[in-house]
Amino acid sequence: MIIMMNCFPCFTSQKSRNPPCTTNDTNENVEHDEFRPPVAATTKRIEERETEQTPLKTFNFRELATATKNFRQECLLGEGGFGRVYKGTLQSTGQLVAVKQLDKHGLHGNKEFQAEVLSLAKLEHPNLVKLIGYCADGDQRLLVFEYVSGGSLQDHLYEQKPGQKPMNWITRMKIAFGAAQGLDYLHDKVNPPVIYRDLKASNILLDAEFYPKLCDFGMHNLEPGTCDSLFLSSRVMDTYGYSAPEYTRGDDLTVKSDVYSFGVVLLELITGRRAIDTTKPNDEQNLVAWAQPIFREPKRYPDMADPLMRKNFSERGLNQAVAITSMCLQEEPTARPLISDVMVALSFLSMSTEDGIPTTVPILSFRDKSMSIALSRHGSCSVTPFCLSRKDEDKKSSSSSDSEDEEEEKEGKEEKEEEESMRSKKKQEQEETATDSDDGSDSNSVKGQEEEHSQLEKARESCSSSSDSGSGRRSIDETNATAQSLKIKYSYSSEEEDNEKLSSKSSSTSNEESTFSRYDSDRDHDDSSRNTSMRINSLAHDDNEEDEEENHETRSYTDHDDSPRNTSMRINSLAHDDDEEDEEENHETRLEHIHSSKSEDQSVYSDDDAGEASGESSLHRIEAEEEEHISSDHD
Ligand SMILES: Nc1ncnc2c1ncn2[C@@H]1O[C@H](COP(=O)(O)OP(=O)(O)OP(=O)(O)O)[C@@H](O)[C@H]1O
Repeated sequence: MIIMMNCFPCFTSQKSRNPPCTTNDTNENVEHDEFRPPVAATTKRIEERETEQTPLKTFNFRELATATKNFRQECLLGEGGFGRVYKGTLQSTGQLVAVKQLDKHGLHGNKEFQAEVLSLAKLEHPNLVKLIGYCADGDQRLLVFEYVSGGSLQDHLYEQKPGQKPMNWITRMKIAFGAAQGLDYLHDKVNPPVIYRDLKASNILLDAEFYPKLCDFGMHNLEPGTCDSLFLSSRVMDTYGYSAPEYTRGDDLTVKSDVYSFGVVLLELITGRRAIDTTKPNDEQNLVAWAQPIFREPKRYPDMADPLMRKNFSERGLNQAVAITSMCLQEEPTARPLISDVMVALSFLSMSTEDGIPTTVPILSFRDKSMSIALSRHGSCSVTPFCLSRKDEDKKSSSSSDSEDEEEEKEGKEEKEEEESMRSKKKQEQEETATDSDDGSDSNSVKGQEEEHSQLEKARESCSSSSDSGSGRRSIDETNATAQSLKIKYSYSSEEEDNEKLSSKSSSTSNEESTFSRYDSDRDHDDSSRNTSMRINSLAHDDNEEDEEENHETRSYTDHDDSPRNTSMRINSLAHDDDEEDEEENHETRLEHIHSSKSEDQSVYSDDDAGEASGESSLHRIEAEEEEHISSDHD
């Protein structure tokens, strides 16, 4: 390896001859010069945000030795694929830091190291562990990060200290949401996107309030050369269980490979099982392999949940979380959702519910159709009335008392009872709605719906803005606040009423900039200029065969060319009885409609189990209606 010590004198030794880049030996603990990279080494790989950026500090080796008590064993936090990590205290400021001493084998030249460090330093987000500075002193390469006090997600899930409470459902969803925000920043907010490559439970650090921060992102380029087989084998071992299938196939990794790894983490959060657990029976050792068959049987979802949660979660929330997980774990990268959509979905699932805020996800909030379709099958876009309120489960779980736990359990039961009573009420109302459709409230509905959509937009913006760099830490609760406000809009007396509104809104939608047109995903899907609108109709369904036939009416559509067109999509949520035959018919209908969609992603969801929803009281049908768009109409 070429060591370019002389190119950048400031890295050559402790006694540097380049004053602007060095620390002062006589006052080494005080002076931390701003990192001023030589022009040649400056990379433009990451979107420039110079003004917002906190200056990167340079440290000399002695400073870091002092901070870590000479790298004493008691300060050792652990050892990973890149080297050892020590806890330290900067003498100058008293700040706690984590000092990562990079392994010397496969050492990078100063120039490369400097460029990579600079790139890393530009990645700033509340959900990413912040790089404070670095040291390149002689052959020493160290990175100095903010210290995250709460340990890793892996510790909390599997290595609980005695007396430590297991994490509750909402905490888990909040962690997932925060991690998704960090990943969304890397994928969507920096240019070019950064592929994490190493997302796993041990790389999600938690602070004292369970706020998640991703570490080891963007480190790929600091890895020793590929000739280092020892290094590679240990890295591969560590990430085994999280790697996307394309990695095993030898294909290029993409942002969707990260989405797969995220799916594994989500599955760990839901199940409390390790990605790889060699202590389990053979068929349960690989978490994803164990979960795949269960994904096709929604009735078994509750059995997947971590027993430590003692069933204290909303079943619908669980179903949706599992649905999201299963999407992330699709074999084909293109079939996996965008992390931005996963983030939006999790923003809802991670919400506190003290104000009767529903835990379901309005399906209209996604950029990508596939997410909407998958979630629509698990109760999305439904309405949770105010009376379904549930106390905020996030009581900083580790410190919650036993009595709080009992209370939670009681609340869980109460919630289930309430849900039951709402279901019967809902059925009753469906019947009424069926006989009393078209009540003439369209204009109000449209207006209300427009408001909902503008609020959905706000929720998305809220998620995004907290994803922007430079912003101070924005708490998950704060982010949720916007989403919560919009959820109030969903607090109608019944699910159906809301769906009616959605229906009337969609029929009036023609604006390409509308929320609906977000389904014309700008990245993974065809970009034909079309309008997509989605109508969600909840139709009562009784035993009457005729009605049933009408509801089940299937319209087959063939894919058209990419010419401009209007696509309107209706998702009918049909209450159904216990008749199995009818159920199958419903499913077939729905699947046909999904097949009729042009989107690649949509077809992905068409091939799995038709019987998934069999245990549910309603199922969703999608009818795609396409009309040739006559451009002159718009003139
Ligand atoms: N900024 C930090 N604050 C607190 N602890 C940290 C920080 N960074 C790393 N650690 C801890 O140091 C230990 C080693 O971390 P490191 O990231 O090097 O390895 P790893 O995540 O276990 O494995 P890998 O390198 O394969 O990702 C872990 O226990 C981790 O939790």
